[in-house]
Amino acid sequence: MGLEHVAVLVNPVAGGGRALGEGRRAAARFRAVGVRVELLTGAGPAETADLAAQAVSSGATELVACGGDGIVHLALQTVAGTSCTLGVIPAGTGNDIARSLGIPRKSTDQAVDLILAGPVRTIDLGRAGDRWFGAVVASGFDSRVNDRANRMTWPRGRMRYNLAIIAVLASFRPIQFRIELDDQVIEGPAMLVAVGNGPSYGGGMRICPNASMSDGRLDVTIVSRMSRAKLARLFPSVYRGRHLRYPEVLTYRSRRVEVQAPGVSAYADGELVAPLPLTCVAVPDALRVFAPAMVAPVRG
Ligand SMILES: Nc1ncnc2c1ncn2[C@@H]1O[C@H](COP(=O)(O)OP(=O)(O)OP(=O)(O)O)[C@@H](O)[C@H]1O
Repeated sequence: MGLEHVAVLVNPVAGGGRALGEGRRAAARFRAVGVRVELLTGAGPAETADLAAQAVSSGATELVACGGDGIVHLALQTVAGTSCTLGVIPAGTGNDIARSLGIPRKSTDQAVDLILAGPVRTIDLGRAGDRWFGAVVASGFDSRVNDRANRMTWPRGRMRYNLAIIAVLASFRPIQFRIELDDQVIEGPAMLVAVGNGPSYGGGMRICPNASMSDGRLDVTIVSRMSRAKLARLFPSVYRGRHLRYPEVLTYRSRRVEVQAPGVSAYADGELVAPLPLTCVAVPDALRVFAPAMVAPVRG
């Protein structure tokens, strides 16, 4: 079946402003093959969210998010649990949700062509409190880094995070966590707790490397107490999922995960959701998304 009514939702600030041009390019490509398309972009995230909700309630059958994980996260709040299919044009800094789904990230034309070709997967989403998420909920060291980076106005992009990591690492102390899973409770000092519907965050850091978006469960990675020097050494290994080799790194799988820790905030798909405590739940088959068929399903 062909595309009916496509709404392209653009985050104009994503990718350092690159997303706006990519959104226009995508809309032109849809139009060129006769697809009815509208380009939506708000002055801020709240207006963009309103435009998405209006588009879907007035009949858009495909909502295409153009930008990074932030705009995909925003689009999820509208399309999850509906028959509207999500498309992704990756044009942000991290693009972890697109990465997990095998959506082309180097070329807008290829990302549009995938949508035009039409393979649709139905995948799980996570629910963190009252928000949907596609990739990872992070708390602990990484949420402190996000808090810090958000307070900085300079520099931009990746370098801001690198500086924030160094600043937070300098004084970081393990945090007392309590994590409730389906069948057990884990308590103790830890550096970070990540709850993954998908495997990666932060631009390809595979913190929950075995997470599957179709197993009806969330993967939990706990980096328990270690020295700051060891945490600094562990970081680069996360890109390949090799951190699981450290004895301090523990992994679990659960339908429901409740995370508690004093004075810690949680980020979902890179967006601030709430201070802990937070309950995350896997919601099977919550999203229809244009994505290539999965090559090697991860089961556990
Ligand atoms: N007009 C807007 N529409 C949508 N989102 C916006 C808008 N202005 C600012 N934002 C914010 O932009 C942030 C980043 O969005 P996104 O992830 O799409 O881009 P990015 O370049 O990958 O960003 P980041 O560097 O944070 O990874 C989100 O937190 C979102 O709330």
